[in-house]
Amino acid sequence: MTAPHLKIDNLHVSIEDTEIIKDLSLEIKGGEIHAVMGPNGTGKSTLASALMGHPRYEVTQGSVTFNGKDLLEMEVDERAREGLFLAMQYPSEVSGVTNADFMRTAINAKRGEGNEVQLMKFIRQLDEKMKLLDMDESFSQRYLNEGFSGGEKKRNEILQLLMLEPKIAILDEIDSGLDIDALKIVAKGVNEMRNPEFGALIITHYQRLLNYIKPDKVHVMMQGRIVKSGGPELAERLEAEGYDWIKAELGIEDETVGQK
Ligand SMILES: Nc1ncnc2c1ncn2[C@@H]1O[C@H](COP(=O)(O)OP(=O)(O)OP(=O)(O)O)[C@@H](O)[C@H]1O
Repeated sequence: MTAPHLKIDNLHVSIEDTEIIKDLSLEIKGGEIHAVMGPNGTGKSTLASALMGHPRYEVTQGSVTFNGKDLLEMEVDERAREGLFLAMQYPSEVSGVTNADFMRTAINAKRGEGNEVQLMKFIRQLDEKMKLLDMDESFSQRYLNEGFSGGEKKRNEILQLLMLEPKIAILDEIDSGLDIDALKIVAKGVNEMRNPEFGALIITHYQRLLNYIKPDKVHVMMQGRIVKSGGPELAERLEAEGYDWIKAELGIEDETVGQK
């Protein structure tokens, strides 16, 4: 297996003719965890949605390659098959589909016809990963995200991550609304994935999560681009001082995009 490589070059993304991402470049390789932080409305979730191929997000310039292939040319399901995974800020509820069914379908879609996962093996793995995440057995038979609390939804997304074993994961605010114990469990799940054949982009507002998932690099996003990159110490400074010092350094008055 070769180490994954996601390369974003000079990316521009618009929503309904408003440019949200403006000239963003970022590279994630296997074994690396990158964190993206930034004030509200600066385009972090837009970046995640554009990478997954959400139809509302139009890439107007730039390129994204995944293991050397043009990601932007791929359909959403092809991106997943190639090994890209997105955990969303607001996972949707799906009535009538159990958690276990959803996961088995997703795994089989990724593996392809004729290479489906054996049922017993699937059940064993699911059981093992649910134990790791301290999840009650009943969750596998509940309808996907229906009636799940915010924290349960996040934990469930990490379960999907562990079961699908993607090459690159984009984790958008997986820490929002989590209590301290749940935060540690979610972090444990991500850390379980750490290996040279896995890379992640973690979007977060708080340094707290990064105490548990140590990032290799921290990037600050403002006005639709990465304006500063550093190590974990950058997240610590943001937690202590906020974003004003970066705005002053760069001469930025309004950090959001949309209205520009
Ligand atoms: N579907 C959409 N239609 C119109 N505008 C949108 C849409 N999605 C995002 N935007 C706008 O794009 C800008 C960036 O939004 P985005 O959600 O990417 O920011 P964010 O950095 O993730 O913010 P937060 O930290 O609050 O989650 C905002 O001004 C937002 O209103």
